[in-house]
Amino acid sequence: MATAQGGSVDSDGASGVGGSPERRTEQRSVRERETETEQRYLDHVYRRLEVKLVEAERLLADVGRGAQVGTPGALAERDAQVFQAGLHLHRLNSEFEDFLFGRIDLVAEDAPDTPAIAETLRIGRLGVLDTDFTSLVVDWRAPAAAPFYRATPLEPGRVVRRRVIRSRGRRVIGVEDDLLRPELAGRIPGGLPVVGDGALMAALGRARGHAMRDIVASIQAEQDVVIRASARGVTLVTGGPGTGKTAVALHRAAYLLYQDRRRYAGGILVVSPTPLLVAYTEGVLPSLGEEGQVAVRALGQLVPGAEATAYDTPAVARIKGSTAMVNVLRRAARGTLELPPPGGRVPDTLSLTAFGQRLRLDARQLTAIRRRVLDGTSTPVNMLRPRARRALLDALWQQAAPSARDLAALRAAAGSGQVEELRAAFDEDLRTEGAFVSFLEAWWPALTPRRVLAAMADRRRLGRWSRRILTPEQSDLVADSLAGRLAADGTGALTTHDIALMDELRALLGEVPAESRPREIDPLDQYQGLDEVTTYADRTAPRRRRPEPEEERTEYAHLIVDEAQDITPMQWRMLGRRGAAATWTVVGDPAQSSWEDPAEARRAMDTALGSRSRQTFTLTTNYRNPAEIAELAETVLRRAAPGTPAPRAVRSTGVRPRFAAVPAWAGDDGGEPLAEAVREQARRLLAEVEGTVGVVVPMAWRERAAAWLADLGDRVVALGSLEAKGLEYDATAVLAPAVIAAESAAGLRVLYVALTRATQQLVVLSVPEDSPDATGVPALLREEGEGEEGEA
Ligand SMILES: Nc1ncnc2c1ncn2[C@@H]1O[C@H](COP(=O)(O)OP(=O)(O)OP(=O)(O)O)[C@@H](O)[C@H]1O
Repeated sequence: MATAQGGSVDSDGASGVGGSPERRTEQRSVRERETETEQRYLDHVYRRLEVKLVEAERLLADVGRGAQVGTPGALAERDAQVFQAGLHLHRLNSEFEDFLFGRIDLVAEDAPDTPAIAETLRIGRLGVLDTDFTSLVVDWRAPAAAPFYRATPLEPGRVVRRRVIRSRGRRVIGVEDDLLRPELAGRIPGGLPVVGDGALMAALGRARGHAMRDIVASIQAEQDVVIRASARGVTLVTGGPGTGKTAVALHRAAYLLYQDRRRYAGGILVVSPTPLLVAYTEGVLPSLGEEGQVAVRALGQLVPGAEATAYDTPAVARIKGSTAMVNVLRRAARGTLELPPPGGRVPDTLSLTAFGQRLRLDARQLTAIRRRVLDGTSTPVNMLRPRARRALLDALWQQAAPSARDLAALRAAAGSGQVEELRAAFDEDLRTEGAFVSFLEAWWPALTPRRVLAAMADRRRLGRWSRRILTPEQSDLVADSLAGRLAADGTGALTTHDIALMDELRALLGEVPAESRPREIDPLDQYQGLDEVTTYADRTAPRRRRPEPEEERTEYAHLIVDEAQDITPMQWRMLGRRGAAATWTVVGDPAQSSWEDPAEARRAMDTALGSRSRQTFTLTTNYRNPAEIAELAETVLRRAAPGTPAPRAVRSTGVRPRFAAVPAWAGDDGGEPLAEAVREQARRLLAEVEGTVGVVVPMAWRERAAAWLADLGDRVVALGSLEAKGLEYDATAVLAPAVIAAESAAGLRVLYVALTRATQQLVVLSVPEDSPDATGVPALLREEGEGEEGEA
């Protein structure tokens, strides 16, 4: 049978079925022998790992005892050692599953055509040395492991045979081989047994769960090139559905950490479009031995203390995501200063007594002062409060101070120092005066992004702030979307697009500067509390805990952006702030974009990435969909993104997608026939596949669809069309393609995403809007020209 790389793995008798009973027995015995060989090796590796584990534990105990020495230097050193040992221990513990997964048999570098194996390397999740310091297991990210991934039958390099070893716990359960130099293998003394149909096909055929698996044992050559690409500047990766972009991006994060741990101590941020995709991919990095330094976040989880839980309609998302919002927000941030706080009022006069005089600033004067403070500066609004204070004091001093003539006389008689002293005393008196302090707090309040967003929920107000930027209709859409969810103080549910607005507002508002100077730091203070120093293990427990909001980094050393085609211009600005000094990996597929104006998003991406050098890679093989499903999806691709090449499906199942016409949606209480039809199809798919089933429905139907499927168990889930991005299921039902396509201007591309989620089976369910033909095939999935006469 052919592998994905075109190499033949017809074995010396171990693969395939058929043949005589004697031959089949012989095949089994080769497989058993080879499995036993790998088992013996794995046993040896585990014995060595156990020794390493004991060593790491002893080191932890030793450095713990060392702490009793008590000097600050010894304590700091202890912490460093504990950190290292804890890290090591933790990784050894977490890597025990499927620890060793690969083997390559190599010919000698200087005699590549001699039929003799000169070197055999075992590849695993971490490197392990034997007692004599020879390499027992090579880390998959080490340069020595690259041939395991790069060798192809066309360019085998030194690799004669590549073997993938599958183990459960400490037991080897199987091996799968690719033979890369068949012409040599037969001549190698003692033979070179070859087992199975290749690891890739074995991996692709396995049932899916609700979590993505790592692909470390079967990374393909074109993917490996991207994973190991240099981290300079920007690495752009494109490729159609199922080409492994997400998988590659995650493995790249692990590779970068391995390659330059010190540099990436600054953190790696992996950004996904939805929390569903985060949950789906979250386990991949820990399975590769990396966590802690990598944050995997949805776009709606990037602002501390706020998490998106609501959805915007595509029309509202289109406006909120556009860069036009920057100017609206700028006006809103400043405009909110003038609004009364919830339940309070804005003072319109300031009256005080100072130097025995009654001083007063009226509404007109106060407005003029505020305008002067705000004019001609882009300083964040909250940070302007000290300047506002000074402007108020200046205006009050004007009233309180002796006349200009008296001041000049004072200066002449007593020197200018006396005038300054007078002024300083005046300022000091006022700035600590309760009435002045509370006036300033009410008149120049510390604004939060939520407060400004809530202020934007008023149609008239937002209409004023967005004049000549948004149309009145657009402005009302945005105001209404906020009014439905946010209370006056800004509490309430936010959408992913609100989060990007909040991030922009955080930058526009800034923090209110602290009044007093920071306390001088006593150099001895840093040693205090060292006896409570925490270990790495303490700090990382419980494992994979999402950090508290205030712990979230705001800048990263490397950003990995998944599904980049969907990042709106406002979201690119949010990412740009987190990666101002970072290198980037950006993966996406323009044909799957749900953003209406890709050119605008592209410009925003260019701004975020700046002038960094770029390297571009394209992935071309679809590992997810069988050819039968990929072919159907292509009919939509041709309409959604004409001229875009479809990736080549790597396998075929012989099972064609099914079509069925189902009853129309009949409103709130008349949907039962539709519900029953969907349930029926879901039940059928659950019986047909072993793993998961995804039912993709128009966004507006998703809650209802979840209720329809609620009693069918947790192998089946209902998803809105926009939630399906990046996910995959063994079987998928796509309901009402025409309704999905009509949801937004990018609806056809969203439909293309929905149709490319299945690894085995696809069912398309049409409602009357789909104009299905007699066999249930909806108009959108018929080849152009096909059946049109009938429809007319
Ligand atoms: N080399 C590989 N070996 C085994 N499985 C692979 C390999 N490459 C990709 N896959 C599998 O193919 C599927 C698709 O991968 P992934 O989700 O990363 O693709 P994608 O390009 O991000 O797709 P989409 O654009 O649709 O989100 C996953 O199940 C992944 O595990």
